[in-house]
Amino acid sequence: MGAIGGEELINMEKMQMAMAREEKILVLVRLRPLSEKETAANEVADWECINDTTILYRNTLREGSTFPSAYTFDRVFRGDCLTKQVYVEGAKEIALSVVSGINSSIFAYGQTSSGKTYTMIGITEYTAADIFDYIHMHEERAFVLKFSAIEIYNEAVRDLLSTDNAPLRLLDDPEKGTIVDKVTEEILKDWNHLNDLLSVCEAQRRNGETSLNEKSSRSHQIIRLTIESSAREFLGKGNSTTLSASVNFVDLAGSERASQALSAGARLKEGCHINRSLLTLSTVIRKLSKGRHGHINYRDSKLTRMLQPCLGGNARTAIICTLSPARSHVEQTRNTLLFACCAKEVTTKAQVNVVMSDKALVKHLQKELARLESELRSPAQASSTGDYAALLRKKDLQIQKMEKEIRELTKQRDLAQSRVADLLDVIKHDQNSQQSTGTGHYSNQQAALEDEFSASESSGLFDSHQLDVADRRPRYYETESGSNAEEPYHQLQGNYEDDYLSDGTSSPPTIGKKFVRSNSGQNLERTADDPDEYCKEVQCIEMNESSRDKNLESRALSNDENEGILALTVHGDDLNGDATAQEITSTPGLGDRGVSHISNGFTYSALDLRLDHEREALDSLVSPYPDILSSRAREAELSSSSSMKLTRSWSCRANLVNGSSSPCFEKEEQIESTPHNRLEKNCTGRPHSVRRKFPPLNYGDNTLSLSRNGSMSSPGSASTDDLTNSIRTSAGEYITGIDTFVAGLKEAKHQFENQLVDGQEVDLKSGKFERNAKETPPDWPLEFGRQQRAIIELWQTCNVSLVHRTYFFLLFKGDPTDSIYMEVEIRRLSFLKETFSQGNQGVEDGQTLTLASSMRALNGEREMLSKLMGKRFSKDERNKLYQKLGIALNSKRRRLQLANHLWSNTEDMIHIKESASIVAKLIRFVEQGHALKEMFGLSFTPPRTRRRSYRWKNSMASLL
Ligand SMILES: Nc1ncnc2c1ncn2[C@@H]1O[C@H](COP(=O)(O)OP(=O)(O)OP(=O)(O)O)[C@@H](O)[C@H]1O
Repeated sequence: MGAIGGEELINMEKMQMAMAREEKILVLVRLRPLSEKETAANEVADWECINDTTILYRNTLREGSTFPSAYTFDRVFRGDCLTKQVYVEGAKEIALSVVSGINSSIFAYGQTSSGKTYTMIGITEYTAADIFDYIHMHEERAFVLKFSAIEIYNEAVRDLLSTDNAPLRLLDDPEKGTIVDKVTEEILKDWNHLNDLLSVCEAQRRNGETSLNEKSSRSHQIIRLTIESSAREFLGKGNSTTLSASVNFVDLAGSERASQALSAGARLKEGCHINRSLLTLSTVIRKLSKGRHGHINYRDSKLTRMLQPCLGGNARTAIICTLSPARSHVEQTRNTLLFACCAKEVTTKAQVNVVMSDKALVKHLQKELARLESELRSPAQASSTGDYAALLRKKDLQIQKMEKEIRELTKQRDLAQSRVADLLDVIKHDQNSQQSTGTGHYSNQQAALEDEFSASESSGLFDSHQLDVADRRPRYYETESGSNAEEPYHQLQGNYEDDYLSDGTSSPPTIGKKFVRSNSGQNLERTADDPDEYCKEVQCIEMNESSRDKNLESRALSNDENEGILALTVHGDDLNGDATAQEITSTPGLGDRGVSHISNGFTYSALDLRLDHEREALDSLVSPYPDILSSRAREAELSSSSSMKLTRSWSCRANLVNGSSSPCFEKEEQIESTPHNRLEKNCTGRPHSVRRKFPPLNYGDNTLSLSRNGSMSSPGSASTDDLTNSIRTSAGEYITGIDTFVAGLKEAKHQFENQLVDGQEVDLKSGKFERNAKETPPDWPLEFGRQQRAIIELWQTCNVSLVHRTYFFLLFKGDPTDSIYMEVEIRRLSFLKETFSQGNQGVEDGQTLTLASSMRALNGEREMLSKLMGKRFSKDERNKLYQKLGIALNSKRRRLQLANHLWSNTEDMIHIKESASIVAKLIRFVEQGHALKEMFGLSFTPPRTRRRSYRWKNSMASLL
């Protein structure tokens, strides 16, 4: 007997713990070749191993598809495989676990003559050989080898090695002792000894060849090898620890049905026992395959009683299912495979079996006691373990949160990329238009924009915001008035809202809110007028540590919160633009945050850096645009830099509250004259809040500008405040109030009349008038239709504001009193068209106006209208419109598509009416027909006086 102790004991324990884990039974399938007998009988082999794990039934036509044709197992072996291969590639690893103190079992299951015995004899011999090799190689250890061979026949257990063939008595509890006690008391030195024993067993079988073989096919045989091993150095010292494990080789009786094999009398009884054993084995396996719930009936048969430790217990187990390939055995083969499938699911839990001597056990227990006492003495250690667990959980949560944010940011970045692509398309389009009108400013700028975008896109962790300030801003500030520094921003903004505010089903993620930074500077009056609308627009981003949590929660700040932050952010009265740029450039970068987190551990830090990367990548994508889009918003950002650190916050109100006294805004007043803005340019001397929405009516140096000093408010305009205010949204930059519209209209008419007074006439056919205005044309309805169509065409050609078109279209519907307004509209539009067609720039108050700039302004207006769709139309209404126009309901830019559709077809009056109606609803212009005109002072009886007639007629000439 050997013994182990000390370090070896510890190793054993470790090994025991490591091995005490569940594993599935290894299921191998061995297909034998057709026997000579079968070949002679012209049997067909229907089964084929198509690879190392799958066996296939090839004759599926015969049985239809009621059974699976392919079965997969841990390993399948073809008919020409040698048993050595089955052993080496299948059973060996499990069989030899026994030398490590782990019980193991190798079963052979299959119908009669399928090759169970043929396989198991080989497996047993190879295992025994390897065990003896192992024993010879480990002379430092002492081994005891026990060998037994039994047979279970008709529920009787018989010792196959006994000469008298006397049945053995089974112990009640097979776990507690050996079933047979043919024990070799001495350490086996060589392979020959065991071989002799195996030979005896085999000889017994061969001696009674006929009877034994016939019987063997009806009995279960179990050969068991038990190995005990101890370290020699501890032998006889009383503190030995011994490994003891057994390997069982189980050759089961044929699994065919009793009805097929046996019929009556002794044979029936025999069959019943066989089937009882096998049935119990199958039941045990099936129950085990579904988990160890409930009672497992091991004791229902001697076979299962003996094999209990091997089935779902402390043993590693392999089952070799042997199959005949013959077509005539297909049913038995399938049954075997079904058994194999169940066996695949059975798990066992093997562990190293250590038998300790009393001394070793005492030593072990003392050690364990010491360990427990030590733990009790230092409770702090235990509690700190708890703290660490809590800390870990907390960090895990933080990591999850940050990963979520990264995902969100990534999504937004992708969205921004898509928007950028769209934006560049628009710019290209404008560039083309610009080139066609002979101006080259924009193309240069656009090229610069694209270059810078590419650079920032590839900048990775680079803080592109700093670059924005230092490098880009001056360039755009120097932009000539021919470029629209704001329009791309609006485009971006509009799209974003279309995506995130659509239908109220999703809200814009926090980072996206920076896109909602609105054209603040230009809307000072409007945001002040409509705080509700403003509240919807104002969103802030807190990029510094203190407020990042707000971002993480995608929380929109309340109005009050905004104000607090904005006061901090935008206050910059004592800063001029340059100083601001300097401040921003020296603002602590994102890297500072990364460093602060490194101390929190690698994972956290890595995540934080990754997040920064995502943010910066996103910033680099969008940063060029705010620069060119909203100089005023940029100013606000710049002026806040001294106090904001990494806080970025944009707001309409920010500019409203602080901007008026800031030099930044003074500077901005100088750069406001973008083409788009020129469309909305104030008439000089008028209140700032009242802006004209007419395309400029400046006809060059030699013509009379219809943009005039002085008030143009009509008597009715005061009563239109509500209506006017109703469209003063943050998007209202592009939306003309009705009072502004009416004022401009009256002014145009007034100038027109004055020119008529001067005796000028215009030839309408050549863009000039030549008609006596004192009379409404006799064919006025026809004439009205003609003029209306002409005006609609001209609106389209000159990129006239859709809001203007809508007002005009809805106010002037053919009343005889409309004639003068129709004529004025035709006149000014004709002139504008002519100007554009000659590639000339219109001039208004020293600002240029081109076809391209008016197009950009119109695009901007469409964007703004698209924004209003979510506010003015219900989801159902919108969906109906989308469907009507063939716009996909899931299209991300469906609102913009709808806005682009408005007023697009000048020849379809139904389309025009619908467009006018939609725009009217968007801008809350309720058509009230004549009453509305009366209210605005537009409806009046045409003056029939000579004076008016004279004025009308003569003023035409002044426009020639
Ligand atoms: N893989 C094989 N290659 C060649 N011959 C085989 C193979 N498997 C089995 N045989 C032959 O098939 C016959 C039946 O095999 P074996 O006795 O092992 O079947 P068995 O399943 O043990 O039958 P039983 O249940 O009646 O004991 C034997 O003659 C054997 O030599």
